[in-house]
Amino acid sequence: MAQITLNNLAHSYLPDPSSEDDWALKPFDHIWDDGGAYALLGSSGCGKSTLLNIISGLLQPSQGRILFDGKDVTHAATAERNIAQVFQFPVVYDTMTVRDNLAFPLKNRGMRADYIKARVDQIAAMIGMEEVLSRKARGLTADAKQKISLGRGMVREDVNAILFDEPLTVIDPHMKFELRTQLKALHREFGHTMIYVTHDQTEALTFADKVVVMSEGRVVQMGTPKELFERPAHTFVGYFIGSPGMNFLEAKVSGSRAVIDGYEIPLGAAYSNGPLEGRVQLGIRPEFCALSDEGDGLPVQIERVEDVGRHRIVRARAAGTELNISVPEGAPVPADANRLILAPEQINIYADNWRVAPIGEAS
Ligand SMILES: Nc1ncnc2c1ncn2[C@@H]1O[C@H](COP(=O)(O)OP(=O)(O)OP(=O)(O)O)[C@@H](O)[C@H]1O
Repeated sequence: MAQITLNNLAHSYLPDPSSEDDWALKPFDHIWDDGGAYALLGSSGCGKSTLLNIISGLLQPSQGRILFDGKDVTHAATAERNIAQVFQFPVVYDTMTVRDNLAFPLKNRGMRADYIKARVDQIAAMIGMEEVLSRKARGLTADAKQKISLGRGMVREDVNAILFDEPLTVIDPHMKFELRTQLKALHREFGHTMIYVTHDQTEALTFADKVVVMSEGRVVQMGTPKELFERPAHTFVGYFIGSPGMNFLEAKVSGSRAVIDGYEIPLGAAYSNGPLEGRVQLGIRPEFCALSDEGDGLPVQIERVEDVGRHRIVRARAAGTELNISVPEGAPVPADANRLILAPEQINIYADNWRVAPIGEAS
C-alpha cells in the first residue's frame, strides 16, 4: 500500500490547450493517504476516469507529477505501479474456473500454491462465491462475473492501491447494497488504499471515508460525507449531494444577517464587517427548512407535496426561486403555510459559488 501524491497535476487531450475549458483536468494538488477509502464523485464528463487513468498509468498527464510513497512514478508503466484495477464491466476468463480466475494475479507472481489456495478461499467467502469455485466462469450471470472481477482486484495483498471505476454498473440494484457493504468490510479487513470512482452519491457516501467531489475538471471539495452534507465548499457540492440537493437563494449578507427580497434572515454566524461582495447566495438544505402559517419568515407559496417514503418533499417558491422543504414522517404540512423558517445554524453563505467561512470558524 502507498500514499499517493498528485503534484500540480493537470491534463488536456488537446495538443495545444489555450483556454481553461481545454483542460479535462485542471491543475491541482492532492494526497491520498496510505490505507484510505476514497470515492471520486462527479457527474459524467467531469474528469474522473481521466484522473483514474493517470493514477494507474494508462494516461500520461500533460503536466505535474504523481508520487507513490514519495517516489516519482509519473512516467512509470502501469505494471511497474503495482496497482489493481476493477472496471465497469467484468473482465474474466470464461474458460477458466472461478477459482483459477481469482488465483490468476497470484499465480502470475509465482506465489506458493498453499498461500494461493488459502487466499482464494478467503476472498471467495468475502464475495459469497465459495459454492461456485470449481465452476467455469462461462455461463455465470453478469453479476457473478463482476463479483469475480472485484475479488480478483482484491486478491493481492501487496498492491499499492486498488482502483474501482464504477464497478457496480452491471450489478443488480438489490445486490449493489450488499457488495458495497462487502467492499467496505474488505477495506476494513485488508486496509488497502482504495479509490472508487462513481457518479452515484449513495455509492460514494456509503463506501468512502473521504469523498473527492469533481466538477468540470476541478476538485471542488474533499471531505467526509458529514462535511459534504453540512458544509458544502461549493454550490455544486450542495446541489449534487443530498436528495434533493441544497436550496440556494440570492441574498445580501452583512455581518450576521442576510436580506432576501427585503426580508431579514438571522444567520447563525457573522461573515464580514461590511457587505459581502460578488454573487452572494444563502444555501440551506431542505431538511433545515420549515413551514409556518404565522410569524415573520420569508413569504413562500407551496406548489406541491410529494410523498417519498419516510418523509415528504414540499416543492415551493420563495423570493422568485424554486426550493424544496423536507417534512419528516408524521409532521404536518400546515394547509395555509405561507412563511419559510430557516434554521440559522444550518445556513451556509456562498460568494461566486464558493462557501464563505464565518468569522472565527476553525479551518
Ligand atoms: N480520449 C479522449 N480524447 C479526447 N477527450 C476526452 C477523451 N477522454 C475523455 N475526454 C474528455 O475529457 C473530459 C473528461 O472525461 P472523463 O471520461 O475523464 O470524465 P468522467 O467523469 O470519467 O465521465 P464518465 O462518468 O462519463 O466516464 C470530457 O469532456 C471528455 O469528453
